[in-house]
Amino acid sequence: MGGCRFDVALNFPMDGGVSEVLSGLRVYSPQARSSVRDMWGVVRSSRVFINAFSPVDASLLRDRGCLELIILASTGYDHVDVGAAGEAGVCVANQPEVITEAVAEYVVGAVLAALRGVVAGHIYTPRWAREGWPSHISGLLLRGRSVGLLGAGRIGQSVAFKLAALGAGPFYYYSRGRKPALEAVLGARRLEPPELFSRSYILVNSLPLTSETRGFVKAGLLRLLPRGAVYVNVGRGGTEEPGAVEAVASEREDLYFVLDVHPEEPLPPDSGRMGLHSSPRAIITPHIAGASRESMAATRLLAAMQARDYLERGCVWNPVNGACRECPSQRLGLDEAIAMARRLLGV
Ligand SMILES: NC(=O)C1=CN([C@@H]2O[C@H](COP(=O)(O)OP(=O)(O)OC[C@H]3O[C@@H](n4cnc5c(N)ncnc54)[C@H](O)[C@@H]3O)[C@@H](O)[C@H]2O)C=CC1
Ligand SMILES: O=CC(=O)O
Repeated sequence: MGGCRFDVALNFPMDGGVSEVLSGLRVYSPQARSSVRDMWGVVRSSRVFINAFSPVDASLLRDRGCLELIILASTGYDHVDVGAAGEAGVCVANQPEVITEAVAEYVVGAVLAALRGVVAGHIYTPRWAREGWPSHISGLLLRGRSVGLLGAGRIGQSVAFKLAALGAGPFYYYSRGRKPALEAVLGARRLEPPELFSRSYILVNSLPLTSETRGFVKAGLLRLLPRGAVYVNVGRGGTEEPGAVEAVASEREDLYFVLDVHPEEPLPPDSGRMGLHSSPRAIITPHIAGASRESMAATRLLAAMQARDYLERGCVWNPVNGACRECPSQRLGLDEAIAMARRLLGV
């Protein structure tokens, strides 16, 4: 495409690994992370755009210029109007592999921390010499605890297999379609949401945010959770009805909440959710589940490799709309990508 100024534009500064992968191409990269809207003039002058977390709406996509492919440095794509992109002939691709592993590890760690009183124990330690410790803070075992997956895609399934290896189960799930691997290997059963919530001692929400899932988790569903249950949300805060978690947390002191994603991000200091932050029955984190240092570095590298592959072969690894051809084979395996990221980070 002779009329395009750049082969690839990024909205974040390049590190050494990314610039090596893109060497020889005409690349635009800003000094600091930029919003897509602010740099649309550059984006529409490029064939491929690698986007770290900035919203892309239909009004921008109507003026696509040279743009053929948006590669997201993320798994979720609720910040991009993928339908409008498809109508404009722009392919959108995401980066699920390494991020899935990071989210699943976070869930396992947070569930164990919740069940086994790691956070409550940490908070209680200054009172130990004076008061000893109350028996409830040493927690309950994971082994033999039922697990429910609300959304059973890559993340839900990876969480299930990791928790199964630690002895948790039985497993239940709710998703759009049946999940043969979960059913065959873990004997998981697909349940409708009310039954899923009432049977699951550990309930993991990894739903993507769409027009169908917005506000899906209502207070009435959360109230069905069994006594002492742990509710985890690593999907998107918008999949919960606004205020539902806060309302049920104030009614049910037996429940534990692990919340990595929130109705508004970053969470304003005066948000109702901040009230849960100091509770020994909640773990609140700033949307970090997928953001291990390796997964962030590997994701940027893989995005750059995918950009190069698209320019050379005309196909895409993880398309999320129908505007492009999927490659028959893909570059790096999960372990190779993690190893590359560790070399780059020196960790
Ligand atoms: N907290 C974090 O750091 C991260 C959060 N995420 C979030 O996790 C989400 C899920 O990621 P993956 O598991 O890779 O996605 P996926 O596409 O592999 O799986 C999504 C699952 O949700 C189900 N689903 C979607 N819409 C549904 C509906 N209306 N009713 C019932 N089930 C429905 C699908 O059937 C599927 O089982 C992402 O979209 C993103 O929002 C992803 C990565 C990191
Ligand atoms: O939330 C993070 C993502 O990759 O999606």
